[in-house]
Amino acid sequence: MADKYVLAIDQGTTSSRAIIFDHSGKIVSVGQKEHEQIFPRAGWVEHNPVEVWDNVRAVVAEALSGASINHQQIAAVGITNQRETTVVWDKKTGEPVYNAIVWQDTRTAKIVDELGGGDQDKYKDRVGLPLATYFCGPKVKWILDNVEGARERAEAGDLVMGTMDTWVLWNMTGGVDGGVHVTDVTNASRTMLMDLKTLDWDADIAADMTIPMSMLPEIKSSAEVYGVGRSSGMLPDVPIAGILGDQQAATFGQACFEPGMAKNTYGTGNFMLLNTGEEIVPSKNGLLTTVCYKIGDKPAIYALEGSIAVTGSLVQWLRDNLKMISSAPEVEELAATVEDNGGAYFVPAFSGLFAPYWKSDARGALVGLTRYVNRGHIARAVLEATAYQTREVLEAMEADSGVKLAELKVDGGMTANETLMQFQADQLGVDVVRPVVAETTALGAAYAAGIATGYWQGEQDVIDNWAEDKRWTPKVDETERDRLFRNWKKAVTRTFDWVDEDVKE
Ligand SMILES: Nc1ncnc2c1ncn2[C@@H]1O[C@H](COP(=O)(O)OP(=O)(O)O)[C@@H](O)[C@H]1O
Ligand SMILES: O=P(O)(O)OC[C@H](O)CO
Repeated sequence: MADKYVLAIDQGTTSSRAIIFDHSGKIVSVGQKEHEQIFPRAGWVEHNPVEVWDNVRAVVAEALSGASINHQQIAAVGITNQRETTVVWDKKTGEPVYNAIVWQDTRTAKIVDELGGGDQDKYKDRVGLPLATYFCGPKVKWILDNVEGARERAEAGDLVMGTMDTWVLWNMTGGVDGGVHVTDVTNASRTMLMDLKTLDWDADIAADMTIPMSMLPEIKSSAEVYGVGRSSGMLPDVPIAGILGDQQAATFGQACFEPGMAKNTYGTGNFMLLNTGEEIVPSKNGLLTTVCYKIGDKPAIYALEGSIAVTGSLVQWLRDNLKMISSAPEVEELAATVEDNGGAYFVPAFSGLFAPYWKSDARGALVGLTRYVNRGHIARAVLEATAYQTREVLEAMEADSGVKLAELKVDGGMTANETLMQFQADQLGVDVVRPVVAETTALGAAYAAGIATGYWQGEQDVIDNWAEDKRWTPKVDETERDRLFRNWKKAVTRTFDWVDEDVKE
């Protein structure tokens, strides 16, 4: 199918991308556009869903025109997305009732505490998740409780909810004129509303969160034809046939098809997933159990996941809030002006701490400061924070699974930072390996869509197309590696119990 391509839409936290791949899995064309990060108050993070949908259309047009490809040459479309970010909209008007509440947002801390009644693991045996602000259910409840008239409209059947895959798919397939209201099992597994065994909504949990079942999208596999592009759109009648939460998509794109294979994505946040096959492995060390992917009628494949809220977004904060750099890549030049962190440790608990701590009342801390510390040391501490948090997750992953990783496959925007990648290998004591196509998130969604429509035959195509770009090998001894990590662990304790009970946002 030389003249045919697959288009992937990657609706991420920082930006939306459209990437066109050829049959060998190589990138033919890219469109990318950042959207506004909205911070109404401390701990609150929102996106404008209409801006995001407008940007998705703009980047699809950019990718098509960039390669002089027309829609007839697109065999299939795959969608991958920032997970847990939640939209509620009116299905008759297509208008959101509120901004999208982003996965980093912590406004639902009180709702989460009330739901758990002191038991953070109340739903964990069914949904694989601890009660935390990270997940969709409490965000939907917050909107119904706090947006004037929303609960009445929801109970009348006028409002629907969705993660960003569902919002994009609904608009692509017609919106108010017959848009498809669907999500896939990986995104549903991030809502705290889907039972991991039945792969269906759990009505009891939805009732606890006072969410009408009529709001919830239909749950489908990660690879099947959900619908076709609307006739008035840029991809008329093109099958949309792959949906995966972005971290699951990256796992698929990295060809992690066997139990024990893992990848770590360095994006706005960091997300390490370990394939556990058809086994649902509960975590005892602060990790999540989630659906990794489900290809059509095949059995669901599960994963253990370590989610870290703030990694690349700490670099954005250095750029946008402190104005210490003018672009993300500049952080590497600044870090290179010094040999080490000068004793400074930056724990970016901006959204509380996710894995392995799950402390929503933690807040960020920069510690170990003396007059010796300069901008270079802080830039290095910013990068090191990503590596230390990743080591904490890997240690939890190995304890839960009994798997000792021989190497770690990496991807995402931060992997362009060679200083960080070397420090990461130093901290883990294993090789860190980056593939040629670092856009593995979009690649995974493209493969799911391509497999569902016969453009590709199956996982073997993914394996055959995977190629190593660069490998970093540890260069420091265990003593030095562990000294730095001990200081990090001490720094983490300085972020605990920061938000007082009675002043939670
Ligand atoms: N050279 C770099 N060094 C450090 N961080 C970087 C670099 N390039 C990009 N980033 C960070 O990576 C993130 C973007 O990565 P990406 O995978 O596109 O994220 P997402 O999928 O979450 O939108 C941003 O938070 C940005 O600050
Ligand atoms: O947008 P990303 O790539 O940072 O991914 C965000 C995750 O899906 C949050 O769970």
